[in-house]
Amino acid sequence: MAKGERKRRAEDALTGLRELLARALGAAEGARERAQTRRAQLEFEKEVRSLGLARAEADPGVRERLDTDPALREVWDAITADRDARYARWQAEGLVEVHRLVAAEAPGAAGEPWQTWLGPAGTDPGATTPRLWRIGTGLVEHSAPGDAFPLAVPLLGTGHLRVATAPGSRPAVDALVESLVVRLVSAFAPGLVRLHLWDVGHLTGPLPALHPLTSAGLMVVHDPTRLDDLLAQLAGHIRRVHAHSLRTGQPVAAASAAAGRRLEPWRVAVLFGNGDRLPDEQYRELNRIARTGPEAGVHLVLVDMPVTAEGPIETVTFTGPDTATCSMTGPGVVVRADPPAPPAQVNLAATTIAADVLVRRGRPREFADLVPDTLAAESSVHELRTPVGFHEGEPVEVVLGDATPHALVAGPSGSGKTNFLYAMLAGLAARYSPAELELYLLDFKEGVSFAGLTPGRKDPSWLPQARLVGVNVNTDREFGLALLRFLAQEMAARAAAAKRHEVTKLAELREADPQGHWPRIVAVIDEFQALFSGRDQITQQAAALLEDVARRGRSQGIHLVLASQDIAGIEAFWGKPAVYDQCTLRIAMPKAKRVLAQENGAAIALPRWHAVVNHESGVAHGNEVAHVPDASSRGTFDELQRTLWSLLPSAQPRLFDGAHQPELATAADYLRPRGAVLGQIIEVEDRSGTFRLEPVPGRNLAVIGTAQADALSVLESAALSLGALHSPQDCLFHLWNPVPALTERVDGLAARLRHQGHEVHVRSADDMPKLAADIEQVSAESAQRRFIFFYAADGAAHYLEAKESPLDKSGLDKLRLLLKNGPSTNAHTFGWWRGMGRFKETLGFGGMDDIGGWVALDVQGTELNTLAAGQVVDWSPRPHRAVFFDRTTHSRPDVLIPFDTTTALEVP
Ligand SMILES: Nc1ncnc2c1ncn2[C@@H]1O[C@H](COP(=O)(O)OP(=O)(O)OP(=O)(O)O)[C@@H](O)[C@H]1O
Repeated sequence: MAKGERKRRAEDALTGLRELLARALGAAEGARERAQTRRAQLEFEKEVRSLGLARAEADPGVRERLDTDPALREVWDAITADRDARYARWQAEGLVEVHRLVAAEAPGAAGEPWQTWLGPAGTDPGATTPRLWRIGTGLVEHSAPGDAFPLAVPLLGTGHLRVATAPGSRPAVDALVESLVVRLVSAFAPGLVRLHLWDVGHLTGPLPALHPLTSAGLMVVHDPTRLDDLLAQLAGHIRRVHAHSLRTGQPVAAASAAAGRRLEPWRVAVLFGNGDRLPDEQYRELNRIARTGPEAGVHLVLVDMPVTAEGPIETVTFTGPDTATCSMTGPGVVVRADPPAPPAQVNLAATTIAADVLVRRGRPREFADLVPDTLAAESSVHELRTPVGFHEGEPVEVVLGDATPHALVAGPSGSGKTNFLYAMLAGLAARYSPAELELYLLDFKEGVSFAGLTPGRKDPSWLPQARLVGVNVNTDREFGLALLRFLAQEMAARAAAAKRHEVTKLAELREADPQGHWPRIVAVIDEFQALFSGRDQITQQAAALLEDVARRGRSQGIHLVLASQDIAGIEAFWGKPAVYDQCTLRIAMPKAKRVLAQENGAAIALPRWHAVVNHESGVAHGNEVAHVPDASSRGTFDELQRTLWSLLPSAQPRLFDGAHQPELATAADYLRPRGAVLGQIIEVEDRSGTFRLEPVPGRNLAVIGTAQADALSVLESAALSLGALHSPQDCLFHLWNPVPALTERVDGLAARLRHQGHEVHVRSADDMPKLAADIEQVSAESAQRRFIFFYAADGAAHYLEAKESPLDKSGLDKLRLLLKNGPSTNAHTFGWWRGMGRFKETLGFGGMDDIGGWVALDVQGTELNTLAAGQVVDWSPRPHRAVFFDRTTHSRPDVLIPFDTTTALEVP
């Protein structure tokens, strides 16, 4: 091939290749251009969609690009066509549907313009709670202002509303919140919606037109610095509503509207923040309330208050002074708050509603409102429950039961503590019959505050549930101890019964033993700190017993109500927190210290005649403030008592009055004596110290001390009861008295015994020289019971020590023999010695064994240790009190109150 030919071919091939390459390149170029156009279109579409059609249209840059770029115009046309199609559908169907929906779900005050409802108080909606609440209007972009639709949000029974402000939007926000709140309070019968208002920045509080609601307690404006208290109050309310619904099985507040009857008002808290997150603890509490509130009828309207709670919260976010978006509608809808109703009209409506509430509530709540329509009709199987006061006309209850077995009541003197106890006792007694409730009441104050619960001279009635009333026991701490011992025994008896029936709790025991008598027991101890006022055995024992009852009483239905002026001062409790811990019900009267948790200052600001009732061991969220009605004036408690007394058959309660000497003539153990009655024992039961006389060695009794009246009382009580126990044929009495001043009393006793037919030999001061012979003769008598009463025996020492001749036995020797051998031959001596030394001298070495029992009057405990088998006798003498120790029966001495024997000595 010629060289030229080869060159040409090569060039052709090259050209061909170039053409091919050029074609490939051209194709690639076209594809790239198309891709670029597409990309530009997509970006444009995205830009338009994010700007919104309306803004894009108004944007000069967008318009210029549309004019110069047909590809973008194409996109624009498609978007607007799509919008128009959708909008036509919205216009044709959506708008109508929204109007219909809001009209149906937000009826009346919930959705209509204020002109149609603002002013008169609402009515009870019965079974319907509006599901939506109008807050303003929404307007879809591009639509004519006339196409604005009503915007309503769910709230009551569902969730909360959150509002975020923008600069300059506060007036619109306030209008939105105020309109919503006015709708809420106007939609229901007055009182069914309670408002709480808190504003971080305002002292006077926002929403001024609504302030008349505060007068009726429908709205509470909270201190800006006390958000804690408000949150605790809401949290406490939520707990209580939940607890109530758990207990009763009834739906909680919100849902109960559907049942046609509301148990609890709705609570709406409107909180204005400043956009900052709350401190951690408050933030957590707020979120908890947001989570758990709706079920309990608690709802939040939060302005600039960040929360994270997942849950049904709708949000309105202001974007300008009067425009906003809403989580209900999305970003393409412009939301505007409704213009507010004129403040004067709102104010008038709030005044009307508040006045209506006051009219509905009627007169202020008083004592009669604590009393139920049907008396004594409740069962105490599961708990005791009664209102004790009122908050905004609603009852505030106390509960003694499994969760709150015991109560601690505190308040300084005059703060109404005793009145509170009366209110509580009235409420309980009016609800629970004596078969369901027994009351043991003890007052360590000076005075007779519970005495009216027992029959008196003017009023023969008593409180049917009262079993025991102790008054003036301030010096008889043993009585408090006796009550605690009694409760411990009762607890043991119940525990044993429960074991027999193989159950553990009172409620189960009552079910297993329906015929049994298992009432709940409430022991009220006013000024209980008096029990611990000494550093002695009583304090130790009382603290231990109280702790035991506090721990185990719960399951046995035994409840303590401990009241005190100052709980802080009870030293005996330091290191014994169980008693405090078990007293989960705390009642604080105004200015009470320490009874609530340390950081809970609710008692400080409490007005007069109010109490903080707290079932949560005093923690702030448990606070319920109650006005306690006057329960101590005439015509309140006393009247209820008379009504209950005539209605409910019951045994008369025992009255123990420490200031009053008990009568021998009416003492139970004197009326049916089993031995020599010596004095009343400080005990829950009406029991006397009784010295049993068997024919065995040692059955003699010594009375020791100078307290003459008391010594005479003991001897007379013993003689009279023995005279009543034994027939005249069966016994004879010897009364020996060396002291002329006592003659009249001795003769009086002799006369009384003789009147009963008894043979009585009296030896007076003049007869003393012959006493030794008498002693011998009494020792020699046999067969018959002989009771020897030797008055002021130390006064006869002179005669007893005398001997006719050194070889003779002295009277003292004879007396010792009588003491030694007499009892086994039925000769029992009751001797009174006016001093411990004289007593010991009389007995001589080893004679102590012949004295089986003793009653000590004004003798110090330390002197008595040798008489009490060496054990320490914890006894400080006090007027008209004695200690009695019987070696054969006692492990520790009993405190005795010598009887008043006047009536028993009377010869008819
Ligand atoms: N809720 C009340 N409404 C009207 N008067 C009341 C109320 N509570 C108490 N009072 C009256 O106040 C006075 C003192 O009350 P109360 O005796 O209950 O106080 P206290 O705290 O027990 O005081 P103290 O310990 O000194 O006895 C009584 O005269 C009582 O009638």
